[in-house]
Amino acid sequence: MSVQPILEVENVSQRFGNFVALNKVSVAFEPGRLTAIIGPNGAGKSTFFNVLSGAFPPSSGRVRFQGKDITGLAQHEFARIGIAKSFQITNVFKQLSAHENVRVAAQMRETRFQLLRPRASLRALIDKADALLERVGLAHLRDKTAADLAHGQQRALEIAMALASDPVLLLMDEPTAGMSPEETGVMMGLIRQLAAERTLVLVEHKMKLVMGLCERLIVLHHGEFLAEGSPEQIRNNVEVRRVYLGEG
Ligand SMILES: Nc1ncnc2c1ncn2[C@@H]1O[C@H](COP(=O)(O)OP(=O)(O)OP(=O)(O)O)[C@@H](O)[C@H]1O
Repeated sequence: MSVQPILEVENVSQRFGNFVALNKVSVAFEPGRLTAIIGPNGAGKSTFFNVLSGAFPPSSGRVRFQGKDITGLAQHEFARIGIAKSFQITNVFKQLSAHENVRVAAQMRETRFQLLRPRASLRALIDKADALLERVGLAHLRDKTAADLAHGQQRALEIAMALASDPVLLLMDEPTAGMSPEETGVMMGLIRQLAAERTLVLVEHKMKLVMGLCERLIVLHHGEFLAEGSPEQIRNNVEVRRVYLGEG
């Protein structure tokens, strides 16, 4: 890799009792790129995502962000250093409106200075939430309760909330999970736009989906690094074809 990686995973292993879910995986992510982690069922993708996003520290190995060791960093510190994440299970406040959800997320990033100027700060928060809803295509659903949004819209809302911290790195776990073909198309369009502005790493089970979307793919299999490369290289990789045989 010619440039300094934004995120580096070094020799990461994850054990659950005697079971090895990740075995000495090392991967580096270039800034500004859209990379997908793919692999068949049970490959260790979610475990890898959890390690990247700090849900739990790995059993061994290190994770570095912009050159700094972030292994074991507390969850709430992630947004502060510039990493946001969107989970497979939607994580919105169901009883609040779309706008209130994003406002709460933006508020959590308030500085002490802004808290001293409540009126200006509230206006800024309202505007920021509106801009983020616009960004993810939900402006017309601003005042709708999150519970009443369709699944795809809830996922988009969650992304707006993740963007409220102005992350330089966005991690997404199966962003199209459970979506209809139409919702999937909308989400892929959104991911493409977001990737033009920041580094994006997503975990995805469906290889076909990421082929036309990502610049680089990393393939895991049985908890081990199997291959990495451009969509073209991965499509032609004999090992990858073998493990994906019969899959979509
Ligand atoms: N908390 C846990 N305790 C025990 N085993 C676990 C735990 N989490 C994951 N595993 C095991 O680790 C392996 C990898 O799981 P993981 O969910 O990371 O794979 P995946 O590639 O995301 O699969 P899928 O595409 O099915 O979601 C699986 O065999 C799973 O059963």
